[in-house]
Amino acid sequence: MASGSLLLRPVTFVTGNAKKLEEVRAILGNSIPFQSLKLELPELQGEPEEISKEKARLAAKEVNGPVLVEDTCLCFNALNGLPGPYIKWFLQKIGHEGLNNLLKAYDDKSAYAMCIFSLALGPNEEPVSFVGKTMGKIVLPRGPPDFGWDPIFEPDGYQLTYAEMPKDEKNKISHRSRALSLVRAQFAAANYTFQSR
Ligand SMILES: O=c1[nH]c(=O)c2ncn([C@@H]3O[C@H](COP(=O)(O)OP(=O)(O)OP(=O)(O)O)[C@@H](O)[C@H]3O)c2[nH]1
Ligand SMILES: [Mg+2]
Repeated sequence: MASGSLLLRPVTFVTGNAKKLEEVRAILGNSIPFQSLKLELPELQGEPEEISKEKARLAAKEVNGPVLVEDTCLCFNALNGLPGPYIKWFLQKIGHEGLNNLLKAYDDKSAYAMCIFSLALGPNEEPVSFVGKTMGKIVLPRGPPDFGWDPIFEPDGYQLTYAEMPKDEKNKISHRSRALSLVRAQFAAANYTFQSR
């Protein structure tokens, strides 16, 4: 077997969000060796994939090594994908009720949760992105309010919101786990090896 690319260090997953990190840990288990760094990266504007890639470039500069980041969107079909990457501010300013009200004028309550991971192997390397989507609809809040908009997102095929689902159930079908399957496949295909320090 040909040996894969040598990375000087394990990948650092950079996020300021403890809940994301918890899910990434639960989903990845030991499948990819990674360390984490809590850093508040800027909230960028633009198209979701570009935001995620730019986040990875900034993180790789900070870490000066290989990084993985993700950016999460909640997209309402009636609003052509908004709030999308701006969901963090919408949630913070208008909450679950306000998000439901945004859709009052429309019959179409369908939405999708999207996670875009970007992997940059170093500060001068072009990031590669991995997109995971889960389709569903926006409902009045149900379930514990521990994580963002989980209480108002009901994935298609379920009568439970993300918040009402047991964690491992959410992690089987979530936008995050779908994107991470692709990240895992990339790691398997690239056969990275890590130089221990
Ligand atoms: O109910 C939820 N279920 C999820 O599965 C989920 N994933 C992210 N979020 C929230 O959506 C916004 C994304 O913004 P975001 O991607 O910029 O994240 P962030 O700024 O919190 O962390 P990071 O950018 O440092 O990684 C933030 O408000 C996150 O709390 C979620 N809420
Ligand atoms: Mg952020």
